[in-house]
Amino acid sequence: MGSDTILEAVDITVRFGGVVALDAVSFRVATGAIHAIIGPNGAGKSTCFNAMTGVSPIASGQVRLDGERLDRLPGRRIVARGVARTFQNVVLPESLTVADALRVGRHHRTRAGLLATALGLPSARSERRADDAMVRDLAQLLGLADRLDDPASSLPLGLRKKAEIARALCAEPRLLLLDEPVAGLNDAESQELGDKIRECRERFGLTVLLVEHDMELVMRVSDHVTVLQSGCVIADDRPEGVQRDPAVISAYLGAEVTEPTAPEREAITGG
Ligand SMILES: Nc1ncnc2c1ncn2[C@@H]1O[C@H](COP(=O)(O)OP(=O)(O)OP(=O)(O)O)[C@@H](O)[C@H]1O
Repeated sequence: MGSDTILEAVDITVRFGGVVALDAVSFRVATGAIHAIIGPNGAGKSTCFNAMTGVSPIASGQVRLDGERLDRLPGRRIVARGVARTFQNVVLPESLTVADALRVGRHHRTRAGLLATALGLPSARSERRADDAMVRDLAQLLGLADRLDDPASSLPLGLRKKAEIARALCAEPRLLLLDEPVAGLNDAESQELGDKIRECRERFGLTVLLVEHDMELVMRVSDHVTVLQSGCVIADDRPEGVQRDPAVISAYLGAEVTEPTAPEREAITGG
Protein backbone atom coordinates (compact mmCIF):
# COMPACT_ATOMS: atom_id res chain seq x y z
CA MET A 1 0.00 0.00 0.00
CA GLY A 2 1.41 3.42 -0.95
CA SER A 3 1.86 6.09 1.71
CA ASP A 4 -0.70 8.21 -0.10
CA THR A 5 -3.38 5.71 0.98
CA ILE A 6 -4.79 6.18 4.48
CA LEU A 7 -7.65 3.69 4.39
CA GLU A 8 -8.09 0.54 2.40
CA ALA A 9 -10.99 -1.88 2.12
CA VAL A 10 -9.78 -5.24 0.85
CA ASP A 11 -12.42 -7.72 -0.33
CA ILE A 12 -14.81 -6.87 2.51
CA THR A 13 -17.81 -9.16 2.76
CA VAL A 14 -20.61 -8.51 5.27
CA ARG A 15 -23.61 -10.81 5.63
CA PHE A 16 -26.84 -10.42 7.55
CA GLY A 17 -28.18 -13.96 7.68
CA GLY A 18 -28.75 -14.85 4.03
CA VAL A 19 -28.33 -11.24 2.81
CA VAL A 20 -24.93 -10.39 1.38
CA ALA A 21 -24.80 -6.66 2.15
CA LEU A 22 -21.20 -6.27 0.90
CA ASP A 23 -19.70 -8.72 -1.55
CA ALA A 24 -15.87 -8.56 -1.68
CA VAL A 25 -15.77 -4.77 -1.75
CA SER A 26 -12.36 -3.16 -2.29
CA PHE A 27 -11.36 0.49 -2.60
CA ARG A 28 -8.68 2.90 -1.37
CA VAL A 29 -9.03 6.29 0.23
CA ALA A 30 -6.17 8.69 -0.53
CA THR A 31 -4.67 10.64 2.36
CA GLY A 32 -6.18 14.13 2.49
CA ALA A 33 -9.00 13.34 0.08
CA ILE A 34 -12.71 13.89 0.42
CA HIS A 35 -13.97 10.51 -0.74
CA ALA A 36 -17.66 9.77 -1.19
CA ILE A 37 -19.47 6.44 -1.16
CA ILE A 38 -22.70 6.62 -3.13
CA GLY A 39 -25.25 4.19 -4.51
CA PRO A 40 -28.97 3.59 -4.69
CA ASN A 41 -31.01 2.53 -1.64
CA GLY A 42 -29.87 -0.80 -0.21
CA ALA A 43 -26.54 -0.65 -2.11
CA GLY A 44 -24.53 -1.27 1.07
CA LYS A 45 -23.28 2.24 1.88
CA SER A 46 -24.20 2.24 5.58
CA THR A 47 -22.94 -1.30 5.98
CA CYS A 48 -19.63 -0.25 4.42
CA PHE A 49 -19.39 2.69 6.81
CA ASN A 50 -20.24 0.46 9.74
CA ALA A 51 -17.64 -2.10 8.67
CA MET A 52 -15.01 0.67 8.63
CA THR A 53 -15.83 1.70 12.20
CA GLY A 54 -16.23 -1.69 13.81
CA VAL A 55 -20.04 -1.48 14.04
CA SER A 56 -20.75 -4.28 11.51
CA PRO A 57 -18.48 -7.33 11.87
CA ILE A 58 -17.06 -8.43 8.55
CA ALA A 59 -17.28 -12.04 7.40
CA SER A 60 -14.09 -11.82 5.37
CA GLY A 61 -11.66 -9.28 3.99
CA GLN A 62 -9.73 -6.55 5.75
CA VAL A 63 -9.98 -2.87 6.62
CA ARG A 64 -6.57 -1.23 6.88
CA LEU A 65 -5.66 2.15 8.27
CA ASP A 66 -2.13 3.17 7.29
CA GLY A 67 -1.57 -0.46 6.38
CA GLU A 68 -2.60 -1.84 9.77
CA ARG A 69 -5.75 -3.84 10.32
CA LEU A 70 -8.71 -2.08 11.88
CA ASP A 71 -11.31 -4.77 11.38
CA ARG A 72 -10.49 -6.72 14.50
CA LEU A 73 -10.41 -3.73 16.82
CA PRO A 74 -13.28 -2.65 19.08
CA GLY A 75 -14.85 0.76 18.33
CA ARG A 76 -12.97 2.65 21.06
CA ARG A 77 -9.57 1.42 19.78
CA ILE A 78 -10.55 2.51 16.28
CA VAL A 79 -11.27 6.01 17.64
CA ALA A 80 -7.92 5.96 19.43
CA ARG A 81 -6.24 5.26 16.07
CA GLY A 82 -7.55 8.58 14.75
CA VAL A 83 -10.89 7.66 13.20
CA ALA A 84 -14.05 9.54 14.16
CA ARG A 85 -17.53 9.37 12.67
CA THR A 86 -20.83 11.15 12.76
CA PHE A 87 -24.20 9.46 13.08
CA GLN A 88 -27.28 10.40 11.12
CA ASN A 89 -29.96 10.55 13.78
CA VAL A 90 -28.46 11.31 17.14
CA VAL A 91 -31.00 11.53 19.94
CA LEU A 92 -29.53 13.69 22.69
CA PRO A 93 -30.78 13.72 26.27
CA GLU A 94 -32.71 16.91 27.16
CA SER A 95 -30.27 17.71 29.94
CA LEU A 96 -27.18 17.83 27.72
CA THR A 97 -25.98 21.26 26.60
CA VAL A 98 -24.35 21.77 23.21
CA ALA A 99 -21.01 22.19 25.00
CA ASP A 100 -21.52 18.86 26.83
CA ALA A 101 -22.42 17.13 23.58
CA LEU A 102 -19.20 18.38 21.96
CA ARG A 103 -17.18 17.41 25.04
CA VAL A 104 -18.33 13.81 24.58
CA GLY A 105 -15.98 13.77 21.58
CA ARG A 106 -13.03 14.40 23.93
CA HIS A 107 -13.83 11.30 25.97
CA HIS A 108 -11.15 8.96 24.68
CA ARG A 109 -8.52 11.71 24.96
CA THR A 110 -9.14 12.14 28.67
CA ARG A 111 -6.06 11.12 30.64
CA ALA A 112 -6.93 12.30 34.16
CA GLY A 113 -8.51 9.50 36.19
CA LEU A 114 -11.94 9.63 37.81
CA LEU A 115 -10.46 10.34 41.22
CA ALA A 116 -8.29 13.23 39.97
CA THR A 117 -11.34 14.70 38.26
CA ALA A 118 -13.57 14.25 41.31
CA LEU A 119 -10.96 15.87 43.58
CA GLY A 120 -10.34 18.70 41.13
CA LEU A 121 -6.59 17.98 41.01
CA PRO A 122 -4.43 20.30 38.84
CA SER A 123 -3.93 17.66 36.12
CA ALA A 124 -7.68 17.25 35.76
CA ARG A 125 -8.29 21.01 35.82
CA SER A 126 -5.77 21.77 33.11
CA GLU A 127 -7.15 18.96 30.99
CA ARG A 128 -10.63 20.37 31.42
CA ARG A 129 -9.41 23.84 30.36
CA ALA A 130 -7.80 22.41 27.22
CA ASP A 131 -11.01 20.49 26.41
CA ASP A 132 -13.12 23.62 26.90
CA ALA A 133 -10.81 25.62 24.63
CA MET A 134 -11.14 23.02 21.90
CA VAL A 135 -14.93 22.90 22.30
CA ARG A 136 -15.10 26.70 21.96
CA ASP A 137 -12.80 26.71 18.88
CA LEU A 138 -14.81 24.08 17.08
CA ALA A 139 -18.10 25.71 18.04
CA GLN A 140 -16.78 28.96 16.57
CA LEU A 141 -15.68 27.25 13.37
CA LEU A 142 -19.05 25.57 12.88
CA GLY A 143 -21.23 28.53 13.86
CA LEU A 144 -22.33 27.18 17.23
CA ALA A 145 -20.52 29.60 19.52
CA ASP A 146 -23.66 31.37 20.76
CA ARG A 147 -25.51 28.09 21.36
CA LEU A 148 -23.02 26.34 23.65
CA ASP A 149 -25.19 26.66 26.76
CA ASP A 150 -28.44 25.72 25.04
CA PRO A 151 -29.89 22.21 25.36
CA ALA A 152 -28.43 20.22 22.46
CA SER A 153 -31.88 18.79 21.77
CA SER A 154 -33.19 22.32 21.05
CA LEU A 155 -30.95 22.86 18.02
CA PRO A 156 -32.59 22.96 14.61
CA LEU A 157 -31.50 20.20 12.21
CA GLY A 158 -28.87 22.30 10.38
CA LEU A 159 -27.10 23.15 13.64
CA ARG A 160 -27.48 19.60 14.96
CA LYS A 161 -25.64 18.35 11.88
CA LYS A 162 -22.87 20.86 12.55
CA ALA A 163 -22.75 19.89 16.23
CA GLU A 164 -22.32 16.24 15.21
CA ILE A 165 -19.33 17.20 13.05
CA ALA A 166 -17.89 19.37 15.84
CA ARG A 167 -18.30 16.48 18.30
CA ALA A 168 -16.45 14.12 15.97
CA LEU A 169 -13.69 16.72 15.40
CA CYS A 170 -13.21 17.05 19.16
CA ALA A 171 -11.64 13.58 19.01
CA GLU A 172 -8.87 15.12 16.83
CA PRO A 173 -9.24 12.50 14.09
CA ARG A 174 -7.07 12.06 11.03
CA LEU A 175 -9.92 10.34 9.26
CA LEU A 176 -13.46 11.68 9.59
CA LEU A 177 -16.42 9.61 8.42
CA LEU A 178 -19.60 11.56 7.74
CA ASP A 179 -22.88 9.68 7.53
CA GLU A 180 -25.25 11.64 5.26
CA PRO A 181 -24.10 15.02 6.59
CA VAL A 182 -26.65 17.06 4.62
CA ALA A 183 -29.69 14.74 4.76
CA GLY A 184 -32.78 16.84 5.48
CA LEU A 185 -31.08 20.19 4.87
CA ASN A 186 -32.22 22.69 2.25
CA ASP A 187 -30.00 23.70 -0.69
CA ALA A 188 -28.47 26.73 1.01
CA GLU A 189 -27.73 24.77 4.20
CA SER A 190 -26.23 21.90 2.18
CA GLN A 191 -24.02 24.27 0.26
CA GLU A 192 -22.82 25.94 3.46
CA LEU A 193 -22.11 22.62 5.16
CA GLY A 194 -20.24 21.39 2.08
CA ASP A 195 -18.02 24.48 2.33
CA LYS A 196 -17.49 23.82 6.04
CA ILE A 197 -16.47 20.22 5.34
CA ARG A 198 -13.83 21.45 2.91
CA GLU A 199 -12.70 24.11 5.36
CA CYS A 200 -12.32 21.52 8.14
CA ARG A 201 -10.35 19.27 5.79
CA GLU A 202 -7.90 22.10 5.03
CA ARG A 203 -7.64 23.36 8.58
CA PHE A 204 -7.08 20.00 10.29
CA GLY A 205 -5.35 18.14 7.45
CA LEU A 206 -8.16 15.60 7.50
CA THR A 207 -9.17 12.83 5.21
CA VAL A 208 -12.95 12.66 4.86
CA LEU A 209 -15.01 9.63 3.88
CA LEU A 210 -18.68 10.39 3.42
CA VAL A 211 -21.87 8.57 2.57
CA GLU A 212 -24.35 10.89 0.95
CA HIS A 213 -27.44 10.82 -1.28
CA ASP A 214 -27.16 14.49 -2.24
CA MET A 215 -25.42 14.26 -5.61
CA GLU A 216 -24.93 18.00 -5.92
CA LEU A 217 -22.89 17.96 -2.70
CA VAL A 218 -20.98 14.81 -3.66
CA MET A 219 -19.99 16.17 -7.05
CA ARG A 220 -19.04 19.55 -5.63
CA VAL A 221 -16.90 18.54 -2.65
CA SER A 222 -15.49 15.09 -3.45
CA ASP A 223 -12.11 14.31 -4.95
CA HIS A 224 -13.05 10.68 -5.50
CA VAL A 225 -16.27 8.65 -5.57
CA THR A 226 -16.88 4.94 -5.02
CA VAL A 227 -20.25 3.71 -6.29
CA LEU A 228 -21.90 0.65 -4.77
CA GLN A 229 -24.80 -1.34 -6.13
CA SER A 230 -26.19 -4.51 -4.55
CA GLY A 231 -23.13 -4.78 -2.32
CA CYS A 232 -20.58 -4.50 -5.16
CA VAL A 233 -18.35 -1.67 -6.39
CA ILE A 234 -19.58 -0.68 -9.85
CA ALA A 235 -17.47 2.47 -10.29
CA ASP A 236 -14.50 4.05 -8.52
CA ASP A 237 -13.31 7.26 -10.09
CA ARG A 238 -13.11 11.03 -9.95
CA PRO A 239 -16.54 12.71 -9.81
CA GLU A 240 -16.44 13.63 -13.53
CA GLY A 241 -15.75 10.01 -14.46
CA VAL A 242 -18.54 8.67 -12.26
CA GLN A 243 -21.02 11.16 -13.74
CA ARG A 244 -20.35 9.80 -17.21
CA ASP A 245 -20.25 6.13 -16.27
CA PRO A 246 -23.04 4.16 -17.99
CA ALA A 247 -23.16 1.55 -15.19
CA VAL A 248 -23.74 4.32 -12.64
CA ILE A 249 -26.48 5.95 -14.71
CA SER A 250 -28.08 2.54 -15.08
CA ALA A 251 -27.85 1.79 -11.34
CA TYR A 252 -29.63 5.02 -10.48
CA LEU A 253 -32.20 5.02 -13.25
CA GLY A 254 -32.72 1.27 -13.65
CA ALA A 255 -32.04 1.65 -17.38
CA GLU A 256 -30.09 -0.47 -19.85
CA VAL A 257 -26.35 0.17 -19.80
CA THR A 258 -25.89 2.68 -22.59
CA GLU A 259 -24.14 6.01 -22.96
CA PRO A 260 -26.08 8.46 -20.77
CA THR A 261 -28.08 11.21 -22.38
CA ALA A 262 -27.63 14.78 -21.12
CA PRO A 263 -30.87 14.70 -19.06
CA GLU A 264 -29.83 11.41 -17.43
CA ARG A 265 -26.49 12.92 -16.49
CA GLU A 266 -28.31 15.89 -14.97
CA ALA A 267 -30.58 13.58 -12.97
CA ILE A 268 -27.53 12.04 -11.34
CA THR A 269 -25.54 15.19 -10.79
CA GLY A 270 -28.48 17.15 -9.51
CA GLY A 271 -27.71 19.92 -11.94
N1 LIG B 1 -29.08 -5.19 10.33
C1 LIG B 1 -29.47 -5.72 9.17
N2 LIG B 1 -30.12 -6.90 9.10
C2 LIG B 1 -30.47 -7.44 7.92
N3 LIG B 1 -30.23 -6.90 6.73
C3 LIG B 1 -29.60 -5.72 6.72
C4 LIG B 1 -29.17 -5.06 7.93
N4 LIG B 1 -28.56 -3.90 7.60
C5 LIG B 1 -28.59 -3.83 6.26
N5 LIG B 1 -29.20 -4.91 5.73
C6 LIG B 1 -29.38 -5.20 4.31
O1 LIG B 1 -28.13 -5.03 3.68
C7 LIG B 1 -28.27 -4.38 2.42
C8 LIG B 1 -27.46 -3.10 2.41
O2 LIG B 1 -28.06 -2.19 3.32
P1 LIG B 1 -27.43 -0.77 3.66
O3 LIG B 1 -28.29 -0.16 4.72
O4 LIG B 1 -25.99 -0.91 3.93
O5 LIG B 1 -27.65 0.01 2.27
P2 LIG B 1 -27.54 1.58 1.98
O6 LIG B 1 -26.83 1.72 0.69
O7 LIG B 1 -26.95 2.28 3.14
O8 LIG B 1 -29.08 1.97 1.81
P3 LIG B 1 -29.82 3.37 2.09
O9 LIG B 1 -29.32 4.33 1.08
O10 LIG B 1 -31.25 3.02 1.85
O11 LIG B 1 -29.53 3.77 3.51
C9 LIG B 1 -29.76 -4.18 2.22
O12 LIG B 1 -30.25 -5.29 1.49
C10 LIG B 1 -30.30 -4.18 3.62
O13 LIG B 1 -31.65 -4.61 3.64
